[in-house]
Amino acid sequence: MRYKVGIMGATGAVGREIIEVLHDRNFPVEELRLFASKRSAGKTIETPFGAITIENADMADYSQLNIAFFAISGDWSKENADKATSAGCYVIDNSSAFRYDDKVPLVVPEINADAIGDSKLIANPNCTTAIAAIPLYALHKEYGLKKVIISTYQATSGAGAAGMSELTEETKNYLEGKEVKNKVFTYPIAFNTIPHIDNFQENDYTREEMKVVWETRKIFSEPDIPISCTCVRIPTMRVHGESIVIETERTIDPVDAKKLLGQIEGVELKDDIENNIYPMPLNATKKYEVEVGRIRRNLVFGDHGLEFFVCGDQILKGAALNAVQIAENL
Ligand SMILES: NC(=O)C1=CN([C@@H]2O[C@H](COP(=O)(O)OP(=O)(O)OC[C@H]3O[C@@H](n4cnc5c(N)ncnc54)[C@H](OP(=O)(O)O)[C@@H]3O)[C@@H](O)[C@H]2O)C=CC1
Ligand SMILES: N[C@@H](CC(=O)OP(=O)(O)O)C(=O)O
Repeated sequence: MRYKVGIMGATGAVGREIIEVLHDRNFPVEELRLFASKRSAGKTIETPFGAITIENADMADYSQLNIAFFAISGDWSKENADKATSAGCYVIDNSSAFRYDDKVPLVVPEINADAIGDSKLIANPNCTTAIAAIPLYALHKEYGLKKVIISTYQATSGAGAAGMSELTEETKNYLEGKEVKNKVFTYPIAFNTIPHIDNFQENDYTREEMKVVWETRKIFSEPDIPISCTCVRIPTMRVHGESIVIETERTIDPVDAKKLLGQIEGVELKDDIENNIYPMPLNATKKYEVEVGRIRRNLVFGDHGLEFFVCGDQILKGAALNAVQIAENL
């Protein structure tokens, strides 16, 4: 069987990548239709499936599609999901609009593919969450997670195509001694780091940080697991880095943990400090696997603690790849 597939937001950072991943993984596409804002409607773009003319997403007829990937915004998803599912179309939503809805499965296929059930609407997790979840779940099953503390180093493409353009422009202007003006980020991001992603919440964490807490608990079906996260934007193009510290229920040996992490689906072990091998954004760019390295005993939690660093291409495992994997499971 082959499927009629639509990508809503096909000109954006995530949408463009979904096209590539569908092709790369030989997803059984009968027809691919691309949608974006009315600004882009009528333009033709080259894709591995041939030249395709962009259509206005607001005018989509979902009865002509079997699967729609939503990659526009939370508000747009809220306005359009019902229209799509009631026309019989499966929706895989990249936004945060439905992630915390008990009736909507939030899925990382390596962990909880069975949560999909017969739902027509499936939520794709936040990128920072999905990347950390892959190694964390394997460690949780083996050692039991008691506490999790994460600090992130997030790429500008997390804010979409406009985030990458802002980094390029600001870097150029800064080096040419011109005025640096920021629009996408709260402050200039070139030659800077900004500990602020998404809105501040009542508890003084940001929403991006709380997404990691809420979503990890839902994906793991562990509603009480203590998790704390600090999210920081850095001037890279792609790939989110995350420093992760865990305290475990059972004793954990770093050598065993390394062996375990080296065997799980979706991880590439990059852990050879004698040869300066560790995860880095430049190496993890465009890679499906999450790189994991710097695995060591944590000095605070001793033989019940582990510390490691991960780098994952957040446009892939944090969005496009995970979404296509969900479609494969459907
Ligand atoms: N970037 C990332 O790392 C991740 C993003 N996400 C989520 O994925 C979604 C897309 O993000 P991203 O690709 O980064 O965003 P981009 O800004 O790069 O792309 C947005 C896309 O939406 C289209 N669009 C914008 N406004 C409208 C509108 N009013 N009607 C129809 N189409 C519209 C744009 O079309 P046009 O070109 O015509 O303006 C473009 O195709 C968001 O919900 C985001 O939160 C999730 C995980 C990771
Ligand atoms: N917020 C992420 C990207 C993103 O779009 O996440 P979400 O889908 O949870 O809004 C970042 O800026 O790096």
